[in-house]
Amino acid sequence: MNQFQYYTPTKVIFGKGTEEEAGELVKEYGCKKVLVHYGSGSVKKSGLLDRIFRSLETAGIAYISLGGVVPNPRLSLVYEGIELCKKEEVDFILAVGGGSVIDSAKAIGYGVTNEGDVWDFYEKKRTAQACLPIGVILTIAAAGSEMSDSSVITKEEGWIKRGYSSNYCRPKFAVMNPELTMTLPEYQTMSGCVDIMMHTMERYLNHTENMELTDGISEHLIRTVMKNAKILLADPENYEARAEVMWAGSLSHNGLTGCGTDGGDWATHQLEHELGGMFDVAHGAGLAAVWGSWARYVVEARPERFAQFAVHVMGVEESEDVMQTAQKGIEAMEVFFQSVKMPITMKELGISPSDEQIAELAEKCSFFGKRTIGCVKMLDREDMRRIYMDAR
Ligand SMILES: NC(=O)c1ccc[n+]([C@@H]2O[C@H](COP(=O)([O-])OP(=O)(O)OC[C@H]3O[C@@H](n4cnc5c(N)ncnc54)[C@H](O)[C@@H]3O)[C@@H](O)[C@H]2O)c1
Repeated sequence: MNQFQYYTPTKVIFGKGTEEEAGELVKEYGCKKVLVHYGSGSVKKSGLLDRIFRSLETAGIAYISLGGVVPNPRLSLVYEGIELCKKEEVDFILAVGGGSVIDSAKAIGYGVTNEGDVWDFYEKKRTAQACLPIGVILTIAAAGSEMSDSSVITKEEGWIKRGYSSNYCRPKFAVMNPELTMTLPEYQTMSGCVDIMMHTMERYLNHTENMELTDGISEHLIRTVMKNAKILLADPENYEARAEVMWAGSLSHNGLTGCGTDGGDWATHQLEHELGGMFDVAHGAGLAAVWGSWARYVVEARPERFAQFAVHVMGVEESEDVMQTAQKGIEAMEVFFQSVKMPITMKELGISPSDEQIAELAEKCSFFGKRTIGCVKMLDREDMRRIYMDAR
């Protein structure tokens, strides 16, 4: 097991009706004015936004609001939010939504508290020194941004999607009522399940030996999400299944399943970010579409680990042929993705990039040849192009 730091400062308020506590929770931070940040329609339609406003009013909290966050949240709205917060002297952001809203709130929080262009952080030109405090009312179990240190933003100019991580942006609190996720379309629920699984799979597929406890937590988390994704496919209003998936979403990306690892691989996420930036696809579905191609490309670099995954997670029978076991595990995961109506190719994802677009995806993903990605096997621009080609 490697050395590690485990820092998870987010207070979790979990269960039915917990969103009613929003006002009192925000009050604990002694703020003067709150920005309520949200997306496009579902929180208005469901009446959730009005309930949050009422809760803030009852607690005597002044607030303004900014909606309009779209999936793959845009930099232009982040700039608008920064200006608004500065003008209105906002000192707390309450994000009501999923990963896109929370990430947009985090970027606004950076922009208000740091000088210069906030995009510099996402381009890795500078590091942030602060962020406004952020609270979350979660409406979709997926990204895990409600407890994570990261945010992912898309710059419209060039359609570049980039992530930035720092502990400053970890939310102060996350309110999680599984009932709020029952209005999600099936595709978003399943896409969320894939993202949750992938956050742990990215950490699990690594080069570290001897991680009995972290491996056990990870394997059980992935199996739990697989089991409950299938329940939700048949019974989307199953509260217990919604609750298991929601809690898994937070634990999968708050650092727990990475304790003692070498940091994990993350190549699938980097490959998907370019798909999200260029084609605006749902993040989890995009991950499912490229994961198998990535896994087949790198499996030779770490067959024992893939074989452990196959046996402990996918229920593949152990055999003396480690490579064969490893490959059976990859196939079994693709079969699972299809069983929950997730794509395993870009075609199934609904996009058909040309050869030139594939080359552009690899260019962008490699930061125009300046970076490699992955740890199971380090990948350069040509490797990325080949994986994209295979996934097409
Ligand atoms: N910051 C992180 O740690 C992190 C980790 C992984 C992914 N991400 C990023 O997060 C974004 C994806 O976030 P997400 O998967 O949470 O989804 P999302 O926030 O993009 O929401 C997906 C869709 O579901 C809708 N929606 C949300 N809640 C709903 C509800 N209760 N009922 C009906 N519709 C609802 C949204 O309006 C949206 O159209 C991507 O940009 C991804 O790259 C961030």
